[in-house]
Amino acid sequence: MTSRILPILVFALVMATIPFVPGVPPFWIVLLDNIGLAALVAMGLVLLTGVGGLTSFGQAAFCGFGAYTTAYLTTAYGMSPWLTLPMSLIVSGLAAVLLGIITMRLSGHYLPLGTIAWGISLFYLFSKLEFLGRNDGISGIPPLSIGNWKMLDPGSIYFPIWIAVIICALLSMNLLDSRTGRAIRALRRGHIAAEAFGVQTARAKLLVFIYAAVLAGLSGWLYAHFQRAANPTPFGPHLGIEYLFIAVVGGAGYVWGGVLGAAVVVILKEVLQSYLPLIFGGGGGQLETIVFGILLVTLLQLAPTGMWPWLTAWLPSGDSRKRPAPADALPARNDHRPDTGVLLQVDKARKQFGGVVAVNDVSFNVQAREIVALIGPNGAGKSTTFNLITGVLAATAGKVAVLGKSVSGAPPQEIVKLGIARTFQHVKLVPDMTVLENVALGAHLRGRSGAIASMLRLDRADEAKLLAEAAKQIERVGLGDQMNQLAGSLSLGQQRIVEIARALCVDPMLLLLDEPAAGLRHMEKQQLASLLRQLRDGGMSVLLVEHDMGFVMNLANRIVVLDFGTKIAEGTPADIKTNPDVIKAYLGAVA
Ligand SMILES: Nc1ncnc2c1ncn2[C@@H]1O[C@H](COP(=O)(O)OP(=O)(O)OP(=O)(O)O)[C@@H](O)[C@H]1O
Repeated sequence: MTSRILPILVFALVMATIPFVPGVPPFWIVLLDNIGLAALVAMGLVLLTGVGGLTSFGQAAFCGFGAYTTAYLTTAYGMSPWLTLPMSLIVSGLAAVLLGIITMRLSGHYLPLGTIAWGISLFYLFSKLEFLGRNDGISGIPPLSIGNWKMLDPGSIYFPIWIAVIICALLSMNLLDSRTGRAIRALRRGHIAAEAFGVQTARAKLLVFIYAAVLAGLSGWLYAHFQRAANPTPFGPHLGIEYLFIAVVGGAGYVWGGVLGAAVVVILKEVLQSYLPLIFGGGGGQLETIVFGILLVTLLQLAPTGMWPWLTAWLPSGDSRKRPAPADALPARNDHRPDTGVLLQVDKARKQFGGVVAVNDVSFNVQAREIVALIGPNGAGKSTTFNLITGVLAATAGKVAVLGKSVSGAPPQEIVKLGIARTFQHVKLVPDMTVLENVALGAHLRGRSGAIASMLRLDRADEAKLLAEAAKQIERVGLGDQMNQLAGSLSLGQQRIVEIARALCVDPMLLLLDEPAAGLRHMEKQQLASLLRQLRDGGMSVLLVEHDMGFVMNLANRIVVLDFGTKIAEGTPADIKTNPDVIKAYLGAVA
């Protein structure tokens, strides 16, 4: 039994005992039922919004799909609620596929606005459809039952609700603690870094959207059999906003934050509803909403990342962060790394942004076992050239070829498969993930386990190998002591080195480093240079962009110089130091 499972078992035991404690008011059980139902939806939002960074105000509509599916099938066709459970989940999931394909393409403010739009539309759809009983909805829904035991009262439906909450919490935690989970967590930092390591970001977004919708659908199914009626009101935009509130108040990045948030919000609303009228007499209804809003904003001021991290910070805790289980690292991918010849060929590559020619018909190549530096003043087009090579940007004209094959138009996920890995000028790590987890994202393509296997914890052998590989690369770049620290707590220079370890997890034939030495101290630069030499001697090639001329001149076999997007020189460090065009454009006093 791991330390991860023990608190959950204790929690499950406490929850199982509550209904049997003498003197517990039935009203408390109703509250706990409502908390459990809200927690299921909030947990989905934790993954979708808190972890994946995709804000949705429309989750209540998915509860509606779950509730109406079972309401209709049980009342119109007399189906057993247990048979309608998979149907409710499938209908919610299918609705998520349709809505997700449209909405998950949106970014920035447009995504939450999109979710509000369909949240409102579906609410009106539920209230207009004849077969769903329009505004009156559907009543007479049968209770859940096992044999002769009909779960008619709040005390009996309590058990399926909380069993569902605990199972879903476990599945969600398992999912986050996996290869797929890392991909979802990487989404929050934008799609570029995730795609550079082979993550199909559109698929990952859709997956987490469907997962959140299915949890909401499950909540809706339970709700329908709890209330024994379904009408549009609880599935409208108002509740959609409240679910998001619950996730944020509880701690949107934490699975148990969803449960805590549900408890806080449901209890707070209840207390205000009961006591405000006693204090202020009539008119309590509106006052309650105002006080509720003020209290929630105050809570968020006290605990801006939500109550769960705030609460757990007070608890004594061991270091629960992940350490690699002993396992063999992944086998090398040497098959794709030739010993001689041209690895990368950039042929008259051109990139225009409107009137700006960022890269102007630039040609150069990188051979096997070679370190090539791309230098030039700010704005010379170096990062844009990297983006053309790695598929982040499509060239306006010209060609990029890897091992003689054109890769023009190929997305980043395909380029990395060819053994080209990169770091970024502006570091793209997930700050609240450990160094180990960040680096393990680099091995994404070398793992196999999917979401279902991860949820069921069938991915452990695969996962242990990925983590062992990540640990090996972290040791290799000299950050072994920082392995279990959060990436965001490292200096910027160290974060750049973490990015190199992440790229090494690809086991690349060509490493593209964008300003790897920026922010490093003298000693650290020397260590980096010696690591890069070792990598080259071990058969890897490196293409790097760097402003530190001392570093470049001592390290590179060959240097390509860009100025205003145009290649003005190419040669050995000795050639470049004395090239008059380069001196004029860039090096000046440094040479
Ligand atoms: N997405 C974009 N839209 C418009 N212009 C862009 C875009 N990206 C880059 N540019 C322009 O292209 C030119 C080259 O930029 P790039 O970032 O490639 O230069 P760089 O050599 O990497 O510079 P630095 O060393 O400052 O990072 C600059 O003039 C920049 O403003």
